[in-house]
Parts: sequence; C-alpha cells; structure tokens
Amino acid sequence: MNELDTPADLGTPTLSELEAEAVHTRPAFGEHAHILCDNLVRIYKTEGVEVVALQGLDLLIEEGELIAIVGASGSGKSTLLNVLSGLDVPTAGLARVAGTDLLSMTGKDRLRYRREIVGFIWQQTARNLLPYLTARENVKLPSRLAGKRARTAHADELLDLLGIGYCADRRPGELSGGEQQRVAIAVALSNSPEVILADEPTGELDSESSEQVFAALRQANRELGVTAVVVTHDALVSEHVDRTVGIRDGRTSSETLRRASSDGEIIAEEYAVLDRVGRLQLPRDFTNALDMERRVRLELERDHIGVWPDKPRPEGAE
Ligand SMILES: Nc1ncnc2c1ncn2[C@@H]1O[C@H](COP(=O)(O)OP(=O)(O)OP(=O)(O)O)[C@@H](O)[C@H]1O
Repeated sequence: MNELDTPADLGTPTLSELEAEAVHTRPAFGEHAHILCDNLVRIYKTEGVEVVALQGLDLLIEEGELIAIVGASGSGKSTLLNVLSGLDVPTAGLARVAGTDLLSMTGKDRLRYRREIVGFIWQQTARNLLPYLTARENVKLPSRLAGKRARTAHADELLDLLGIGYCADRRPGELSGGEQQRVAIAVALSNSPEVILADEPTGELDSESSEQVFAALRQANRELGVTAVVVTHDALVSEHVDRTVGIRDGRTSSETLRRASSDGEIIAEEYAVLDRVGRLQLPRDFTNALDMERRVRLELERDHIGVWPDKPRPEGAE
C-alpha cells in the first residue's frame, strides 16, 4: 500500500479516494452553459485542398445572454453560426446548444432542433420572409410547419413586442429593409426557441434601421429571455450587446464586456481570451508594435504578468 494511503476502515479517505472525488466534483468545461463549443474544428475539403475554418474554437454562452461575434472576413464566423444552427456538422470537437449535442443528432433530431430549439435570421432580407404572405402570416408559418396550431394573437404579440404591430397586414414588398428584418426576428421567435442566431442581420441596412433591428433583438432577449447570438461587421455593435466575442483564424481571441460603472456610465472593456490550457492570443497590432515574433519573455509580477520582446535588456534596466 502507498504510505500516503490510509486504510478506509479508519474513516479517513485514502489519497486515491480524494483524487477520485476531486475528478468527480470538478465541473466539466461549460457544464452549465446554454451554448458550448469545446475545441471545435471544421475542415472544408474542396478539390483536394483543405481549409481549416475553425481551429479548436472554445466558446461558452450563458442562458439569456445577448452576444455579438465579430471578426475579419474569413475568420470563421459564418462557419460557427452554420454549426450552431444545425446546418453544418463540425469535423471534430463538441458543440451543444440547450442540451442538444449537435454532433450526434439524427436527421429527425436535426429537423426538430431547427424547427423548435433555434430561430435563424439571415442577412438577405428577402431570404427570411415569403413575399406573398403578410407579416402576420409569415410569423405564423413556422408553427404550421412544425404541425402546431398557429395563433394569430401570438403572432400579433410578437410583432407588437418588436415595435412593428402596424406592419401585420403588409407583405414584405410593402416594408422597409429594417421592418422586414424585425418581422424576420418575429418569425425566428415564432416557435418560442431557446436560442436565436442572426448572421449579419443589419448588413444591408442604414445606421438608423440597424439601430432599430438591434433594439428589437435586445427587446426579444430581455422580454422573452431568449439567448441571442449575432454575427456582425457593425463596428458599433458592442454598444448594443452585453458581450462581443472576437474571432481570429478560427479561434476566439478577444472579448469586449459592456457594463455600467458605479456612476451609471456604460464602460466597454476589452479582454484577451485565455484558453483552458493557458494559451493567449496577443493582438497583432501589439506584437507588431514591439516587434514580437516567435517567442516572448514572461515575468510574473505581484498582480500581473509582463510580456517582453525576446531581445537583450538594456544595461541598467530594472
Ligand atoms: N463551403 C466551403 N468550402 C470551402 N471553404 C469554405 C467554405 N465555407 C467557408 N470556407 C472557408 O472557411 C474560412 C472561414 O469562412 P467563413 O465564411 O466562416 O468566414 P466569415 O468570418 O464568416 O467571413 P465573412 O465575414 O466574409 O462572411 C474561409 O477561409 C472560407 O474561404
């Protein structure tokens, strides 16, 4: 017997029992998250060429959060949203939304997931709505498709909540782009999903209409408690959401958190993301400014970690 082990019959737990308990009680990564991406990888293969669109992406989103995902063109935003919406299947990793494992779904599960668990808003206003149905009929359609009773009162409540009750009897052609996108949000909410996902919902809109669309997303998030994830290029997005997640090269790289200070002022603070094994992606403009390449020197201080270029220190430097 290992000398650190104590016989169990003395009532004191053995070392191995303590180890087993520690493993058992430590929560799994993102155990309670509403949306979990754990080491997500998506590789596209076209004509023998491989493109790694997601390279081990980790992301946790709590129930009821409203977050934006930003990043340069080609960073993997749409790939991530396609995975979360159940349209695409990742190559490896773990993706779970509202308790549904997106990698092991059967075809039938996938249909149910797309009809009942998530709602989707596309960038192209025309793709979200059927042109020959009124706004109200468009909002009732997802319930019909899911084989449920489509309630007019529920459709009207959703349109009122998003400030477009006056559009109920109009067809998409009689609505502005911003109104169409707000009707599209009502359509996405029609089956009371747990999560709504929006891909560039303001991409085709002017700034005033964009404001109204973001206000409608926030209203849905607050009043209905639905978790909302918005992919956007809109530079002003962090003013509208609680958290902005930056993606770079298929990984989450930064987060901007928006919170109210003690005197009520809204402050947006940017953070770098530290992954589970302690990896940190330094912003490229920081590393370029200090000519940092390949390796850096680290120093642990009392309340921070210093990161220094790999160059000899000047004589007499502290
Ligand atoms: N179906 C596909 N087949 C092959 N490569 C793809 C496919 N879809 C995306 N990619 C590649 O994967 C990478 C990530 O693309 P993705 O569309 O997710 O980026 P994005 O951040 O949404 O870009 P954008 O802002 O321009 O829409 C890119 O290099 C892209 O060329």
